[in-house]
Amino acid sequence: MNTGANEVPETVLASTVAKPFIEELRQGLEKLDRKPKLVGFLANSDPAAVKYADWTKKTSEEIGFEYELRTLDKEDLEEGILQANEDDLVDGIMVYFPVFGNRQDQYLQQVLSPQKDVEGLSHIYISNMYHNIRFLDKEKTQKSILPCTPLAIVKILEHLAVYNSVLPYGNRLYGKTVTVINRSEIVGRPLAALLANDGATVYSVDVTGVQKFTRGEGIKQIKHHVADVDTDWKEAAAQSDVIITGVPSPDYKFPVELTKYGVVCINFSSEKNFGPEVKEHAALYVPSIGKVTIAMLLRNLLRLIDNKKQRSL
Ligand SMILES: NC(=O)C1=CN([C@@H]2O[C@H](COP(=O)(O)OP(=O)(O)OC[C@H]3O[C@@H](n4cnc5c(N)ncnc54)[C@H](O)[C@@H]3O)[C@@H](O)[C@H]2O)C=CC1
Ligand SMILES: Nc1nc(=O)c2c([nH]1)NC[C@@H]1CN(c3ccc(C(=O)N[C@@H](CCC(=O)O)C(=O)O)cc3)C=[N+]21
Repeated sequence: MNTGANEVPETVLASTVAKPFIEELRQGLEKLDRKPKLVGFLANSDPAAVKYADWTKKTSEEIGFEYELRTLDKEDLEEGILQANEDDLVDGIMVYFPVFGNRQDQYLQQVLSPQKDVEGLSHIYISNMYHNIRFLDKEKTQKSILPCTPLAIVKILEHLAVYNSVLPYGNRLYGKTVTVINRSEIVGRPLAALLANDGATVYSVDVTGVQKFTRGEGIKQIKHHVADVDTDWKEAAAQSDVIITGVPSPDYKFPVELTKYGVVCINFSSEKNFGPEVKEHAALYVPSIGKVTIAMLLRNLLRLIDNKKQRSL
């Protein structure tokens, strides 16, 4: 814990945030009669993907899940996914991206059965998230799955009390302004939508420009909408209470001197997007989030198993 003013900012580690979720996962496993099995498909040599795959395996096995990494050629990936979709011994599947690095990757993501999609990137889940729909069925017995990296960031913001628990559930980011530097389909865009659905004003920045995600003035709408805005990303950053970065480049450093003192900084890139000067401005700094992402991945896996049980009742 931070005791003196000299120690600002508090660096918050993903392992600290992940801890209660890992405990919850262990308890969830005790209620099952077998070890759930997660299969990861690796069809590239991207070092970040290889490292992440090794590390998903280690963490899954430590907690008590079974994990199998299937390494194969790009050309065999679709067939491999289809086979795992049909295999009753496989509970969850994930594919490490990028594979082709273009729209074919989005196609491959949709080949994966939604019933086994631990990352929550299937069209049905993303669509439910964009429309703020929480359940898969009318009876509300099967929960929709949220994309695991955006969900991990939400859990981190809850841990940091950026989510104001005095406000009603669903509006807990009302009054907060967030800048997200990344608008990929797997993290940045769904993240902006999720935070805006919870009441925040979100500036989503990528190489092409800035978009603003909100629920309108006074958060009157039930789901977010998106507008292209002229706001310069630097202006957005200056107004923000939270800066979230995901730039996959070792040379990129977010210019933290643009921000307000007391800002909250979170980096989800595998590269360090904040330099040491983050300490001059931030109140709270989260240098990486991977451990929380994996906890959410496995949480989604238990949820998929539960949804399957609900369907068979
Ligand atoms: N910690 C975790 O759980 C996860 C981490 N990652 C990591 O996050 C990073 C990003 O991954 P993806 O979103 O898949 O990458 P991507 O390459 O699909 O997207 C990068 C995004 O950053 C934007 N961008 C790049 N340079 C920029 C700049 N100078 N200014 C503003 N925007 C810029 C791009 O326009 C794009 O929107 C990678 O390092 C990846 O390894 C990805 C998934 C999960
Ligand atoms: N379908 C798919 N989903 C992904 O989530 C995905 C992917 N493909 N392809 C590869 C990238 C890479 N990635 C990272 C995860 C955690 C850290 C991270 O935060 N690592 C920590 C901890 C590392 C450790 O403790 O060993 C760190 O770098 O400090 C980085 C990168 C997810 N990816």
